[in-house]
Amino acid sequence: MSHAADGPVRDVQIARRNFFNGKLIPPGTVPELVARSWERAAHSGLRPEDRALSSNFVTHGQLQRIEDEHRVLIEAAGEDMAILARAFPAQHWLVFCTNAAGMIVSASSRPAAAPAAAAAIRGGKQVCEAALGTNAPGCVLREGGVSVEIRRGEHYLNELVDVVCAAAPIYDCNDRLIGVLDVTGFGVDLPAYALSRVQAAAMSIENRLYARLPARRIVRLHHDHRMLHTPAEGIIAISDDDVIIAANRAARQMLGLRAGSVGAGTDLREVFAGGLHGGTGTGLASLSARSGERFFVSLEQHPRRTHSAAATTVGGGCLIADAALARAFDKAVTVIGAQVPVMLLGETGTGKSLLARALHDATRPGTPFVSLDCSSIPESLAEAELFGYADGAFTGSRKGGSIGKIEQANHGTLFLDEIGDMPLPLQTRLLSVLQERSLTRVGGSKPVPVDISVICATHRNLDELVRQGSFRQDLFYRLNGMSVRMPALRERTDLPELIDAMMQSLARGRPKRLEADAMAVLMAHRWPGNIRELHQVLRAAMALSGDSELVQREHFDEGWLAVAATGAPAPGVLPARPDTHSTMMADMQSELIHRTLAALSGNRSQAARALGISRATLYRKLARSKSS
Ligand SMILES: Nc1ncnc2c1ncn2[C@@H]1O[C@H](COP(=O)(O)OP(=O)(O)OP(=O)(O)O)[C@@H](O)[C@H]1O
Repeated sequence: MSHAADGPVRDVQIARRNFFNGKLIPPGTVPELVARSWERAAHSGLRPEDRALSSNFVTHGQLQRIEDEHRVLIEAAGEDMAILARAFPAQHWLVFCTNAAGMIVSASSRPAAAPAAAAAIRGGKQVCEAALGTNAPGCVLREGGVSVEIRRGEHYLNELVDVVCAAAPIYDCNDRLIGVLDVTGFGVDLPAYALSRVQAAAMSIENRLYARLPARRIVRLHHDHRMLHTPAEGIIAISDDDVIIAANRAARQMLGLRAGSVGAGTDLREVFAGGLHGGTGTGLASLSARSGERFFVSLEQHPRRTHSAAATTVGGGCLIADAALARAFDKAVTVIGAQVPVMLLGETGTGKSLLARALHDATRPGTPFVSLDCSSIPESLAEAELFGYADGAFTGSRKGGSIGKIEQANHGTLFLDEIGDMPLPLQTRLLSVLQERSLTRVGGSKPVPVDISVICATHRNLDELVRQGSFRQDLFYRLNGMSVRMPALRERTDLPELIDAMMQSLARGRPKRLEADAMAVLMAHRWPGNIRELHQVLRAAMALSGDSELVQREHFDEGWLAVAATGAPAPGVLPARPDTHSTMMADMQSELIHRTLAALSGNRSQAARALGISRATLYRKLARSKSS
């Protein structure tokens, strides 16, 4: 269907005129998908003359958060977006990738031929139908994940009638739609090859997500060996015990596996009679499926997680070589995969947030990871922040309403940090979302289905909060499908491995090693600030060691050394179950600050540096401890 020809262009103009004058669209003038999308756009209150392109700017901070939340998708898409960008000249074309809610998470820069307003088409911009009317990525999301081309006047908004776009869905390893890849051209025609190029790139992105699964082996297969390592290849991920834990669409078709086979536990021998024998070792081999078909396979062997001496990175720089913690991590991955929430318990700085992120990357790679610190949002804003609000929900609310954290996390993971601080009315609403698997925005009436993994964390004693009546018992049981107690750093068996791995990561390729004396200081310390404190101490020491390969005791911050020498207060010596955990934490912090100040003759700047907090925070905490 070429729109360069006069006929179709005229047809679209007639269809537009009729539609916007309230008349019937003459049959065959625009694809049915376009007509449906126009109807939806009109229904949502958009007018063709609206200027929606340049609205909706995000701040630098918001952009960073968006990028952080979609790190896996952005990383997986990066190379294919760059290849795609080379096929579409930058003068006229823009390449971008959205999340499942239609928000751009990564984009090339504005083409010179695009209007100035198009500068807003970048990270954070909403391109869903409700925001921008008919457009290719918006239609992909509303039409159930089909690939879509939209040309010029088929767009709903007048400001897009000089634009063409082609978009394809991106599915994760669990067969969930997690985003859309798009090319958009300004003042050009859509080449016939555009959609197939975008589809191939989207498939290639999907295939890259498999490399991130915690699988032991990845098998790539095809009837034609030349198709291996192309977007058309089949990919299956296999666990240690020869169970298929994920298979892409191509592999499912070739092997006749049912959709969404993740976790379904298909045994490899149900597919390949002799398992992978004949395909062992890394490299190319040929295997017969039970059906009798022969496939070329290429096998990737991933290192086995040893749970022993060597530190293992379980994702996002989260290092675990403590056997008990590594076992708990593996269990939590299984539990989350079965849609059961996991609770992370532990002192501040033990790595709860980092572990939550690693669990997300291991279970729903490529989907949004949305975190909410329940202790830091004012109660009055918390409801809208979590559940979103409907159009006109309250005076001054944004037109079209706003999407809350839970909806942002749809198809991905919601991480509720400091869950013990969640206000009671919110607990009731959260419980209903978890039970119903749907939510209703504040001031809204229509329930929205949600599919999320939930991970919570707290340093507080939730049993105690339940007894006091400030935490709902039913919610406690709902959220506490499995709890992982994060050991304090002084209890971890992998301190030397953590130090080693952290040094390597901080050294960024420079040769660096710790002098034995310096290591002895680190091993003897009680680490009240846990891994966060260790990270700060090593970072400062590495900086102070300059070009020297050896990091010595004298490179540690003086203030910190003085505190370490006095024997920093260890929470273990305080009552294990104090009346309120937050009072204990406050007391502990206050004691640590006073000791640090005493060791540094009252020098507040040095004390703040030694404690790894800002001077403003130090002053605030001092004022608070004085008033109590
Ligand atoms: N296993 C780990 N490997 C490497 N670095 C880690 C690990 N765990 C935590 N860290 C680092 O320690 C710091 C604190 O971690 P994190 O914020 O996850 O702790 P937390 O328990 O969530 O703290 P809080 O309760 O105060 O929110 C971060 O800088 C993080 O990168």
